[in-house]
Parts: sequence; structure tokens; C-alpha cells
Amino acid sequence: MPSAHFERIALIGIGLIGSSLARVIRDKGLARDIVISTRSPATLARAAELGLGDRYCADAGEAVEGADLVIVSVPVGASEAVAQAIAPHLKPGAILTDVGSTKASVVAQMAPHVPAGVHFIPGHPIAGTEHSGPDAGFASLFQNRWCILTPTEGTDPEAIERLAAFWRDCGSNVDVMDPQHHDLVLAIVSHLPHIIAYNIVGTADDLETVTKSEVIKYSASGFRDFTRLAASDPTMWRDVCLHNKEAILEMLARFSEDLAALQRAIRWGDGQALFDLFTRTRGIRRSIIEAGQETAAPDFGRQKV
Ligand SMILES: NC(=O)C1=CN([C@@H]2O[C@H](COP(=O)(O)OP(=O)(O)OC[C@H]3O[C@@H](n4cnc5c(N)ncnc54)[C@H](O)[C@@H]3O)[C@@H](O)[C@H]2O)C=CC1
Ligand SMILES: O=C(O)C(=O)Cc1ccc(O)cc1
Repeated sequence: MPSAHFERIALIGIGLIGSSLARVIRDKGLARDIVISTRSPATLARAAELGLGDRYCADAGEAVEGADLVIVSVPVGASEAVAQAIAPHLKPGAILTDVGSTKASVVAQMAPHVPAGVHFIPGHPIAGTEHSGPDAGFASLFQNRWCILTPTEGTDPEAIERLAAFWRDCGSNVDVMDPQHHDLVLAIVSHLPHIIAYNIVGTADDLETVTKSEVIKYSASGFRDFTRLAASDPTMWRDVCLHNKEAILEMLARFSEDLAALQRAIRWGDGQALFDLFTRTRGIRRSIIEAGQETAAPDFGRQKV
């Protein structure tokens, strides 16, 4: 018996993350009843075809009625619209959470709509792939990954523990931190890498002297890793950039300064500076592997295709 069993879980949004949740909830018996709602009728129909839930509702308000746990898995820019739609229908005592990649903005968008008596505990599983949609999900996505919860002050500790137990049942380790700190940390470890990837692939695509077919033909594995990240969902990443603006700009400013120093070392032939930096960064990679956060290939839970 899992430690966190819910009578009814409502999933709002059934893309990569929502459908991975549906699969792991079913596999591990974390709920008696899974109710699914999403904005697009075609996606809802596909979720039904895949048999991801027990009930499917076009109306998000109807979907959350009677649910003990509601998990919102939509692009972060849609958080307020979803909160508005579901708020009047939430059951007193229910836990409301989300999986968005940014947290301060989600709190600002959703918290004002949450009725008293509902436990609002924002969350973020640090697990994903470049794929999206209900077909992309898989039950082991959250296995051995971290999930960060960012409850606001005064949240019932029992509700936090119940949600933490749910994520542990999904295979994750759980950390708790405040939303602002989450946004700063994720800006450097997740948001910047994606922005850099979008940028380098865009730069390669714009070159006049190197043809597109040469970029494809001769792409080394480093460039290929960037193209994987740069293939991530445009709506999701547009929203991340717009909703973690300050932290991303802060990290981009630091990144640009360090890039200028690197450029200078190359221009002036400062081999020692280059060697020292490359030695230091190799150590980071080794620490990640030692901490068991990475397998031999940099696949970040990549879906087997
Ligand atoms: N893709 C990834 O690797 C990860 C994504 N996240 C976060 O999870 C959330 C969901 O991302 P994915 O599942 O990857 O996206 P996805 O694009 O695969 O799925 C998004 C779902 O939200 C639905 N949706 C969009 N707008 C909506 C609205 N206004 N009302 C109701 N449903 C709406 C779509 O129909 C779709 O079912 C995002 O906030 C993202 O930042 C978190 C961790 C990893
Ligand atoms: O696919 C990858 O490499 C990722 O980095 C997945 C990812 C994307 C967004 C998140 O908020 C968390 C994880």
C-alpha cells in the first residue's frame, strides 16, 4: 500500500507531465479515481484513447469537484486562468498543487484565487524531456529525481507531508524551499541551459557561410545535445522566460560577463585561464555523477524512442 493514497485525484493539463503523473498514479495505486481535464478537446480525446484516467471532463471546474488532490500541469502562463476556473469548485480540505517550472509567478497567479480551507502547495518535479503531449509521458519519469515544494508561510505541515509522501511514492526525493530561491536556482541549472541551447541552434541556423545541411551532417554530439534542448516545447519555454524574468536576466548578466572573460582569454592566448576553468568545470560534472544524478549519457530521463 502506498503511503499517500487519495480517493480522487484531478489532473488539469495532460501533456508530458500530467500524463506521466496519470501513469505513475495508476501503476502505484495512488488514487481510487483519476479525473482528467485539459483545454484542448483533441488532447482530452487522446488521453481517453490512451486510457489515462477514469473520467474525462471538458470543464476544469467539474473535474476538480470532490477531488482530494488537484494537480495543475499546464504552461505557467495559464496558471491564473486555471485557478480562476477551478477555485469555486475545490473541495474544502483538498490539496491543490502544480508542477510549473517557475514558482513565484505561479504563487502570484494562483494564491489569490484559492479559497480558505484548501491547502495550496506549489511544486516542481525536476524531471522532464524535450517531448510534450499525452503520448510523451511515462511512469518512471519521476524516478530518482527531485521534486521541490514551495509552500507559503502558514501552510498546514500535515498537508505538506501528505504531498511529499505522494511524490516519494512517485519515486522522487522531496525538498522544500521558498519560491524566490527556487526561481534563482532553476534559472541557472535549467532555464539558462535551455536559453543557451535555443540561442546556439538559432545562431547555427542563421549562418551564411555554413550551410544547413553541413550543420546537420557534421553535428558533433555536443551540438546534438543542444538541439535536443532546443527542441523543447515553445509555449512552455516562452512562458518560463516571461515568468522568471528577473532571475533569468540576473543569471544571463553573469553568464555574459563570464563569457566575455573567456573570449578575452582566447583572444590573448591565456591558456592557463582556459585550462583552469575547464579543470574546475570538469569537477562539477564528476560531482553530479558521484551524487547519482546522472547516468553515463546526459539523458535527463529521456524517453526511449
Ligand atoms: N516538459 C518538461 O520537461 C517539464 C515541464 N514542467 C512544467 O510542467 C508544466 C506542463 O508541461 P508539459 O507537461 O511538459 O507540457 P505539455 O505541452 O506536454 O502539456 C501541457 C498541457 O496543458 C494543457 N493546457 C494548456 N493551456 C491550458 C489551459 N489554459 N487550461 C487547461 N489546460 C491547458 C495542454 O492542453 C496540455 O494538455 C509546465 O508548467 C512546465 O513548465 C516541469 C518539469 C519538466
Ligand atoms: O529535458 C531536459 O533536459 C530538461 O531539462 C527537462 C526539464 C525541463 C523543465 C523543467 O522545469 C525540469 C526539467
